[in-house]
Amino acid sequence: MTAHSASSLAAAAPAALHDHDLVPETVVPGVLYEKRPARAPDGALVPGLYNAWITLDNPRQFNSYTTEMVKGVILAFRAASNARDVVATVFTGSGDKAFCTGGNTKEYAEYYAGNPQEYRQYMRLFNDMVSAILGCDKPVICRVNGMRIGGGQEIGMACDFSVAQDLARFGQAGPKHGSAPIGGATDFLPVMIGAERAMVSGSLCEPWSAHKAARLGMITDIVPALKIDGAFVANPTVITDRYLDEYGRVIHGEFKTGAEAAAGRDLLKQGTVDLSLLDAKVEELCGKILLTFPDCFTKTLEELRKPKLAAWNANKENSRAWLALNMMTEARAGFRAFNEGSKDDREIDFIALRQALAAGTPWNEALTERLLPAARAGR
Ligand SMILES: CC(C)(COP(=O)(O)OP(=O)(O)OC[C@H]1O[C@@H](n2cnc3c(N)ncnc32)[C@H](O)[C@@H]1OP(=O)(O)O)[C@@H](O)C(=O)NCCC(=O)NCCSC(=O)C1=CCCCC1=O
Repeated sequence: MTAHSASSLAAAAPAALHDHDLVPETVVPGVLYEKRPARAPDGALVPGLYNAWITLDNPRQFNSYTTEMVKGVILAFRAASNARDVVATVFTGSGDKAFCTGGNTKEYAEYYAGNPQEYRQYMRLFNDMVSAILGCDKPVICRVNGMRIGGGQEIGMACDFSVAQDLARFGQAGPKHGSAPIGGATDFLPVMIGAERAMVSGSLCEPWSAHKAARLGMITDIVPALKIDGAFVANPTVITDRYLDEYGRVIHGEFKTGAEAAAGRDLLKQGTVDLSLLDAKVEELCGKILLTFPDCFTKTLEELRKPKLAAWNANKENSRAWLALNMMTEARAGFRAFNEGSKDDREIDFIALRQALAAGTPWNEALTERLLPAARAGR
């Protein structure tokens, strides 16, 4: 479009625009909000149009979100949703290790454990965060810069598209750390990958590789990120060179085991991580969205979001209430164990818990303390 025709079109716009934002666009500590110039598919900058980038910025704790950050994400999504000049929203995390590993376990252990009424209020914010993603008037692309675990996987699955670097891992942590993945995972997983696979991914806390997540329809696309001697290579800890094992079972995307896994880990250490292909893929997707009718695209999103939204809306209030009360029992023990334990020993004694409950032992301080890693170590 020529500058002349663009200015003629602009002349038809109201002289002064109403402000529909609840808050001004702002940077909230731990959450970055940035409007980056949009690019056409050929890479050319598009004057006056942007993509909104929302970045979880807590890399030291794998971009886990604190209460303040949850508020920031809600506000940032509101800003992106309202911005007239924004084409798409990109939701990502700082660094190359993690997109997000969910709720901040330190905060859970040190503030919310044993405090259900406080966690109930927190869960109002968490639910609003998920709803803000599902209700964003702009398409939301999750730029999966690294692992997407627990609540991180839940807010990631709330997005419309997910593009991942292939070292990323995907899955839940709750049933190992004292929570149930009912902040979206139990709603979204069956819709996205089917009930049986949802059961495996949601309950067993065994992360999937990006290759497997892509193959099973959990994410849109993947790109390599590891560079060895200047060349990109596929994640060397994952089977990517064959589809079937000797018995005809699909093994593409499964993690390597034994000597193969050790060799993969060695290669990983030798290389460097480069997210340029991820950024290119995200830009490519934004460019495809740019060349569509905005309202038709939004309507399409709204319709395609419905299965996820229907499940989410049906369950979110009950989930909130259950999670709040669970802070008196399993979450209290599980998040303290993760927070207080060492890297090699940060889960509760599951067998001792099951035995205690089988004997009718009530949940009290003594039981909690007995389950923690410190008790196991006899400290
Ligand atoms: C499996 C892990 C994600 C990664 O393990 P690993 O690769 O071994 O790295 P770590 O050494 O564990 O992690 C590096 C440092 O980051 C800190 N970290 C990681 N995750 C968190 C977190 N979520 N909160 C706070 N800090 C975190 C970790 O402690 C390390 O720091 P250090 O100072 O010790 O070097 C593994 O890290 C892991 O399992 N993390 C916890 C995942 C988790 O339990 N998340 C919460 C799930 S529950 C949730 O998110 C919910 C959402 C809403 C609804 C209710 C709910 O429960």
